[in-house]
Amino acid sequence: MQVTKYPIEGIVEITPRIFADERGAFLETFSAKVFAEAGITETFVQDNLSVSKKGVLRGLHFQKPPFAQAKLVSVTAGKALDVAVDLRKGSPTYGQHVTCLLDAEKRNLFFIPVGFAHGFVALEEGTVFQYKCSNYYDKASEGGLLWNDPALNINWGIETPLVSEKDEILPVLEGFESPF
Ligand SMILES: Cc1cn([C@H]2C[C@H](O)[C@@H](COP(=O)(O)OP(=O)(O)O[C@H]3O[C@@H](C)C(=O)[C@@H](O)[C@H]3O)O2)c(=O)[nH]c1=O
Repeated sequence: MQVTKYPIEGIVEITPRIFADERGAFLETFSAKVFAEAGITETFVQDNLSVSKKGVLRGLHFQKPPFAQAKLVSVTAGKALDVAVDLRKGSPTYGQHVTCLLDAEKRNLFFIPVGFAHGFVALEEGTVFQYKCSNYYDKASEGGLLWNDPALNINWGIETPLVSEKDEILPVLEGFESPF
């Protein structure tokens, strides 16, 4: 397992060791012990899965405290560009983001702590996005930021993604009061 730290504190990418043989392949997708060594100590209580057409963009989302969620995200079919925006008040990287290319062949995982807005764009047809969350879904706690807010300056690598109506009317960073 390879652990890669990112320039924003708390963000980690994990690339598991894949054991390939004549039958196919084997890998561990989660180990509380091994992941704790990489700094991921959250208890995950909900697993989610979404299937997206190529060009679908979901985000940027978070849940407000007390339902805030850390997320451990991965792709099990296809590819996705994953984005995490730092919304932690007082953070030296507030408003900045990191990206990670999630690839079903690499089976890499991306850890996003509480205090971030999260989103991704599916780069292949039928991209299966699977993730663990440290808190339960709570509709009333949902929040987000507009994916193409120029202040965020995110290069999604796509001009006209398919975005939900809910996500098209999310607020921009200017005037936004972070709940974190
Ligand atoms: C997120 C979520 C949605 N739902 C329902 C609500 C709605 O009817 C339907 C689709 O929800 P959404 O449109 O919000 O799904 P989606 O846009 O895929 O939302 C997800 O986006 C990514 C980027 C994240 O980071 C996730 O935390 C989550 O916010 O599924 C649940 O029942 N449980 C959940 O945990």
